[in-house]
Amino acid sequence: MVNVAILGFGVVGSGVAEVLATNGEHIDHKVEDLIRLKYILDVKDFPDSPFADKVIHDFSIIENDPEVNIVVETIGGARVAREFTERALKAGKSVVTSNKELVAEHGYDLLKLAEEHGVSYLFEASVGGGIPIIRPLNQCLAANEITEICGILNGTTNYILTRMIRAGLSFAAALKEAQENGYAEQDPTADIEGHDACRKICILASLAFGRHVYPDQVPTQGITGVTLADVAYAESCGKKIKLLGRAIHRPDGRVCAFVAPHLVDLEDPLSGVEDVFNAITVRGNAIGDVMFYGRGAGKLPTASAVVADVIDAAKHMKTKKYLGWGPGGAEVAVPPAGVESVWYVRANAASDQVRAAFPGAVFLARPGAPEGECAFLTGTALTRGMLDQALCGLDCVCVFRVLD
Ligand SMILES: NC(=O)C1=CN([C@@H]2O[C@H](COP(=O)(O)OP(=O)(O)OC[C@H]3O[C@@H](n4cnc5c(N)ncnc54)[C@H](OP(=O)(O)O)[C@@H]3O)[C@@H](O)[C@H]2O)C=CC1
Ligand SMILES: N[C@@H](CC=O)C(=O)O
Repeated sequence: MVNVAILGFGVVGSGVAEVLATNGEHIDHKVEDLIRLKYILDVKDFPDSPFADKVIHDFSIIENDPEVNIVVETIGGARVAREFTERALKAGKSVVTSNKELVAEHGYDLLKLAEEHGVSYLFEASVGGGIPIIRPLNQCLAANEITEICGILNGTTNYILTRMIRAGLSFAAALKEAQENGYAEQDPTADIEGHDACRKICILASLAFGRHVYPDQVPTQGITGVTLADVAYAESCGKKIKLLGRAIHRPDGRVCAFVAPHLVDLEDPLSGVEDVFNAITVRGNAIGDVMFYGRGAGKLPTASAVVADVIDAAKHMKTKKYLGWGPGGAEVAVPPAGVESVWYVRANAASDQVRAAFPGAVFLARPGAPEGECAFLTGTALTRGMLDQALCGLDCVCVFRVLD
């Protein structure tokens, strides 16, 4: 018998309980053992839940129960979740989590701690919700030198952008829907300002390139600066605006990772990724480009990935498969200053002024554009420094990279 305790009975935690109950027979068959949910730790009681009898409030009951083999951490955040994770690992229990903040901030230390205590620390659900990406990156693509990862990594912002474009919803109304669907973080600032996507690209970069990349090493811009005017200009040139997380492995071994809205060509499969769906493209030197696609957030899709890790941990109680990467450091990551792109620019400027600064500019039009508004693509690929130099003297409102 394998006993499981869930920490945090919110969107994901309750989904994990539901999947374990609904698919119990199938899961037991896979593991060739009985997986049983023994405890649910939360700050609240859930008297109307079918799992009400499992709810406790004291973590030390789980910590000190030798029958608990696997702890599922779905509390979120990097404080109490970190404390409980460390205590569980030290008590010889494997930990499975969907908590990308914790993995992005402390993954290296927690993976080391797990190894020291002969247990697993697994986090498939921390990136891409229900999409299998951590295990494929670590195992199926292991033969490759990974050169670049690029993806739509946040379901909430992709949902917001889709609803704004397709249904003409306001930003606030679209965000409210995302929250009601259980997609958003407790503090949705993490979604809309790009921090959530930043944490996810850190995890992918650490795993793919072998050294811990920390969120504060990744310049991050969210979607609050994206307006319907930009959406219309993008559409006019056959593109869509998507929030992308990118990580590039440079020839000198350093990692250049960043998060920002991009204009993506309609021919690029990333442009067709709508609603809560995420997609991640990985470029390897043997496989070329491979793309992972699916629901990036939500109760059951995320629980699907968490329970897959529970099954993996249960199947490897005796023979551990360690997952990990090397320590971080200032030398690991560099900002994207040297990455050249064509840029989309919206400015309050006359077209002559723009033409003088950007001789190859491709001008864009949208219905109802106010007098004096000018939007264009730079035509040639420039670094951010070169762009800023050329923009000097222009009243620039916003700039986004165009994905090449
Ligand atoms: N929602 C999603 O689609 C996805 C979420 N994730 C990640 O999964 C994690 C959980 O997310 P989600 O389920 O949405 O979050 P929720 O806020 O829905 O669930 C967290 C639960 O933990 C409870 N909790 C808070 N503090 C404690 C504590 N000290 N002890 C016990 N329980 C506590 C919360 O109670 P209270 O509400 O009273 O604070 C709440 O019931 C996060 O790290 C999130 O980033 C990952 C992928 C997708
Ligand atoms: N808030 C996150 C949840 C999943 O990771 C998102 O919207 O992607």
